[in-house]
Amino acid sequence: DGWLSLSHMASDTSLFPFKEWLKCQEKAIKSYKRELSEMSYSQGPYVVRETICRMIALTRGVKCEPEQIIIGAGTQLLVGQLMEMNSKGTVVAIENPGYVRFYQLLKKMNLTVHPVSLDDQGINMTEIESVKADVVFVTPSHQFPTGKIMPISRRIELLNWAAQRENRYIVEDDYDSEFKYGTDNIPSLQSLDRNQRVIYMGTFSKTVLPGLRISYMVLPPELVGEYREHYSNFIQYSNSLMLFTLQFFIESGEYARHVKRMNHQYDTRRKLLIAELQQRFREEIDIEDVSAGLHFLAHFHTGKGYQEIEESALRSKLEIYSMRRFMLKKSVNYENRISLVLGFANLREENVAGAVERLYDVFH
Ligand SMILES: Cc1ncc(COP(=O)(O)O)c(/C=N/[C@@H](CCC(=O)O)COc2ccccc2)c1O
Repeated sequence: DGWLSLSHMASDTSLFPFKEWLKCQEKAIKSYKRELSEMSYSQGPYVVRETICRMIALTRGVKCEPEQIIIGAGTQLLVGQLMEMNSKGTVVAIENPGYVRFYQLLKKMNLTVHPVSLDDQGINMTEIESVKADVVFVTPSHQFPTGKIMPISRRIELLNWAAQRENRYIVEDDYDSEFKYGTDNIPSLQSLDRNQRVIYMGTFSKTVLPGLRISYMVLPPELVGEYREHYSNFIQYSNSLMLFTLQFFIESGEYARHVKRMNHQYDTRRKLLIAELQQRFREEIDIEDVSAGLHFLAHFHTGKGYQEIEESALRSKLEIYSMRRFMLKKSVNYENRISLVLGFANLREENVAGAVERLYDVFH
């Protein structure tokens, strides 16, 4: 029989309100014929930036004006644009384990990039000091991939660090912040920032459709002028029709309803998967049960190595990603312990037991 997926790189589009989306698209065509006949402004259409501004002020406490928002066709593009602006000899610190695609992107630019380890509060401040970082990339809402939620104390430490010297910035990648089960959201770093040191990044990949490629960043006011100078000839890559459709999708309340519905769906599925894993693996498994996001970390006590586990999963048609994908530099491996990032967005409830059974066979 077919593949089963425990991948974190997924969202369950079977529940996406395509009918409502299409209605919003029709409205967008009717309302914005003139705008669609022109190239869109480099930062993206003003009305769309206004809607995003209002939304993140409500949901994440982000304080900004539409002028500070840059829309981009994916977060990688925005990271590239941001770091292009101040790349000469800039030293970047990035969480390790972390997001390999940012790490690879940054290393290709003429930047010095240091993977920095995590302690139980998130990114390690001592290491940030010792590598003499100028820009620090963090995922405070739900550390990617370990899931840690950065406590207020560490957020304050980070903001104080940034305020100590000119040209220090924090890139707050608020990925996966929309999915919180039980614990309510800690306000964004950006909402606590008093010194214009935080660049806030968000995406619609997990809450709408990953294929749309609609992401955004919020620049501190002092960087907006620099951005406009640097990118005066830039034409926005994102598709204006999709942007105007998204605007209506958000303004109609459909977006908020969909995120709420998906929170319930994913919470149920997450609990089911955790229960099934605990019941099947018993003391062989340690689950880092952070009630947020669309995946969690699980550690398995085994004599097998990563290579063997990954190959065996392939043979069993079980899609899994191990921590090897996120280790940005060779790190000592805990003996007799394999860590997997287990996602449940692509796993239907009726397949949970089957997926866990296959995973059990992979380890035995
Ligand atoms: C840490 C982090 N920050 C931002 C983003 C968002 O990037 P954007 O989509 O360009 O806006 C991702 C996406 N990470 C992606 C890959 C994770 C990986 O490579 O391991 C997640 O991929 C998908 C998400 C939803 C549905 C399908 C796939 C990020 O992992």
